[in-house]
Parts: sequence; C-alpha cells; structure tokens
Amino acid sequence: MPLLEVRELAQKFGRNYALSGISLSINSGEIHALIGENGAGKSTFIKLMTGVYQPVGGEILWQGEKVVIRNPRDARELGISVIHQDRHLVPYFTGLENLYLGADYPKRRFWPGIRWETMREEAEKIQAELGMEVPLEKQAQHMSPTERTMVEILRAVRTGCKLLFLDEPTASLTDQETETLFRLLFRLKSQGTAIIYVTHRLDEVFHLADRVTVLRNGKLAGTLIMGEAHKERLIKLMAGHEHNFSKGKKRTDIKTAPMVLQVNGLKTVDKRVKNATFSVRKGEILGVFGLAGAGRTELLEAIYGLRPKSVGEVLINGNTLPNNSPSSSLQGGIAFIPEDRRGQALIMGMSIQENITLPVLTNYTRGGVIVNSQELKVSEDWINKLRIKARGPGQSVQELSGGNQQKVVFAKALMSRPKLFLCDEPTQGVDVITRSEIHRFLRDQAEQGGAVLYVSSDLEEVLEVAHRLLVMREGETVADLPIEGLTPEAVLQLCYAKAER
Ligand SMILES: Nc1ncnc2c1ncn2[C@@H]1O[C@H](COP(=O)(O)OP(=O)(O)OP(=O)(O)O)[C@@H](O)[C@H]1O
Repeated sequence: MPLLEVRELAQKFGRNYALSGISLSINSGEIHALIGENGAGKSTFIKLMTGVYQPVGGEILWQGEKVVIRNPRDARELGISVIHQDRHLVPYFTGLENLYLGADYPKRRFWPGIRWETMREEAEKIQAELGMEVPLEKQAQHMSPTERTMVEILRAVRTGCKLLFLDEPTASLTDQETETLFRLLFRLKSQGTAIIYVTHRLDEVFHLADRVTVLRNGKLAGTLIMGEAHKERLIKLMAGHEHNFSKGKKRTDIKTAPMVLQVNGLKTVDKRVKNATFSVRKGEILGVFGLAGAGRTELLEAIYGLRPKSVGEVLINGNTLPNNSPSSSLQGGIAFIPEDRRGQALIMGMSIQENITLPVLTNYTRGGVIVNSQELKVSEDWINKLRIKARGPGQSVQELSGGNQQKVVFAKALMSRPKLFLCDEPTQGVDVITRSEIHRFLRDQAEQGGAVLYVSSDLEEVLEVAHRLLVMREGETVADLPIEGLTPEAVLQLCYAKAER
C-alpha cells in the first residue's frame, strides 16, 4: 500500500486552475522527483500536501485512509514535513533551540527550567543514527546554507516525519555540500522515509530518484521509473515538445576591446572582500566562482554600491562613478540581478508591467504622463520572449511562481540596456529551458557590446557561459583564467588551496 496517494487532485486561484487531474502515489523508502517548468504547479502541490491550501477537488489517501489536511499542524501530525528554499529558522536561535521550535520544551520536574541536556541527548542520538553533524550551539544566522538545511531535516526527523518534501534544496549549496545532503537523503530513504524532491536540475533527478513525476501547465504529464527516463524524454514531457539547446560560440576578438569595468585592490569595510583586482572588457562574460563564503556576492554588491568600500577603486569606462550608490550605478549603466530576488529586486504588490518598466519609466512618459499603451506593448514582448507564465502584464508579481518572478527581474534589468550586467545566480530556480534562454540573452547582451559579470555556484554553468573565469577564495581574487581547456577539477583545486601566507 502506498504511503500517500492522491486522486484527481485540483486547485485553482480565481478562475484559473493551477493544478487539475493530478493522480499519483508515493511509497515509503522512495525518492520521488517532481519536476516541471516554472509555473507548472510544483509548489502548489506541496502546499496542498502540507495543509497551506485546501484542494478544490480530488482526494488524499494516507496509508490507505482518506484524510483531510486542514492546516500545517495536521500535516505534521500525519508525518509530512517540508524543507523550503528560504529555510524557516529563527536567526537568533541556536541549532538546538530551532530544533525544538514550536514544540514543548522538556521541563525539569522538581525545579523550574528547561531540560537542555535531555534535548541535546535526543538531538545527538538522531544525528548518530543518520550519520550527520549539526552545530547545535551555533545561531542559525551564522550557519551555512547546508547547516541550516540539516537543522530543518533533523527537526523533521525528530517530529516523526514519514514523508519529506524538499524544494530545490541544493540551490545555494556547493558541490561538496550537495554531496553531504545526498548522503543524508539516501540514509533517510534506507530507514523508510519517503522523499519528494522538487528540482530544476535533471542530473540530481538521475542521481537520486527512483521515480519521477512531470507536471506541465498544472496537469500530470507522466510518472516514470528512472530506467525509462532520459533527459530528452523528460524535457519533452515538461515542455510538450522537443527543445534544442543552443550553445554559443566563444568570441575571440575580446582581448583588444575597451575595458568596461576595472576593479583595483578593492576591499570592503566589513572585509568580506579583502583584495579584488580584475577587469571586464566590452563584449565579455566574466564568470566568478568560489566556495560559499568566498565573497562573490559581496564583490558584486561592492561594485554596485550596496556594500561600503574601504580601499581600492572601481572604474566604469575608465571613470569612477560620482558617488558609490545603487542609484548612481543605475544611472551609470550598471544593472544588478541580486540573489535574493524577492527581497531586493521586485515590488511584490505591483504588476509585472509596473515592475519591468520601473527603472526606465521616463522612456514611457510624455509631459509627465505615463503612456500606458507603449508600456503595455514592451511588457507583453518581454512576457513572450522570456516565456513568463502569467495571465498578462497586469498580474501582480506576488501571484507568480518563483521562477517566473526571476524572469521578471531579468526582464527589468534588460530593459535598462545596461553597459555592465552584474548577475548573482541569475538562473537559480529557473527551469532548464528558460535557463538556456537566459544564457542566450546574456550572450546577445555581450555581442551587442555589453559586459557581464556572472556569479553562479554551479561550476558547469559558469564554464559553459563565460569567456573567462575569475576564482575567489577567502575574499580575494586568486586566479583569472581563460575558459578554453579549463576543467572543473582545476578550478576546484584553486578554490580549496590554502591561501599562501
Ligand atoms: N497565490 C496565488 N494567486 C494566484 N495564482 C497563483 C498563486 N500561487 C500560484 N499561482 C499560480 O499557480 C501556477 C502554479 O504555480 P506554482 O508556484 O505551483 O508553480 P511551480 O511549478 O512551483 O513553479 P516554479 O518552478 O517557478 O517555482 C502559476 O501559474 C502561478 O502563477
């Protein structure tokens, strides 16, 4: 008997069905991948199974019995837990405190106080069983993304989880951290836990899953056992048609092109960047790679004026910008796609159209009045070009799926026709097909004379997109290498090498 079975499940928002006719089953001890393009309905499915939404149709069977999951507490009591991308921990609480969040702390019997030692013993016992190590004394805000994921998994196991949902858990993990997480997932599987693994990374599906379910436009496109699945078949199920991934040509005439960005001896006040020196030429995509904490994001933030500099200079087309602030960067032709798109790049209450045209609104005003028809046309063009799944330009961005929000961020940046494009994980959360489209847009951007700084924690991706690679380690730029002939192993060696003192 399956652990979970859903029959003809449906959910709608307003008049539109986000999911309909979904029937599938999950067995104990199975890793079941759930994939689909942005907006296909994966998050909605998780929310139905965890009691965030009530389905408008269909039924849910848990261990053969029909159940109604009215709220997240009901889900937890059944044994269903979810690990979200934006990990749900209290930043100022330690690992141990977060582990018992929302639960009754064990109390002392004869004098007041919490039995911390009982909690620690219990946590250590589960860790030993699963072969994992979580820093129980560290505050969540000081933990790495994997450590935070581990605390959440430990919390789920502690509360008797039988079915664990993971929503793109490796999005901000390095390869080594991903390996650690995968070992833990195989361990959980061997102990009988069922795992539903949502991802856009097909190599992870092949590495981890026993079966894979593909959603397309809110419908079930198919469930396959891994023996029947191969990459082309999965992509065809996701998109409904074949897709050819275009590989860009590497350009050879960049070496003599004028410099767009020069960074000399840059150091930030908080020392997250300690010493960065490099340049990017017109027409060039410079990849930036380093392990977590190497200072990649901080470097982009310092260039854009979001993180105060203490020493060094940043020159755009040979000149320093008048004052180092995001608004002067924007005016100086720099666009920034931040990693935290929800927090930094979008105004959630506004429509797609308003968000896309916001930085260039003056182009769409006549006598101080916004010329709505032009704005509408441009927004519709971008919705089509980037395949943003939405009802139309007027839809609020908060109603879009995560990947489609990322596409709006991208359109907004492209609209300002930047000279320099600072991209921090621009394809995170984006489906495989759009990912290749985004790569194509960046190549076009470079072909048309722009310069791109491209940060990604996916080394294969950086090597595929960039013309040159800058390696960062402990806040310093330690190597600047041509892409031709460069292997992932050689790059990782540079990342792990101890800094010479
Ligand atoms: N609160 C909401 N209001 C209106 N529409 C919504 C809401 N939440 C989701 N939708 C719509 O439901 C559809 C499915 O969205 P969902 O977030 O489940 O997709 P997804 O497969 O998780 O996508 P992604 O890979 O981008 O995260 C989308 O068209 C989305 O716009």
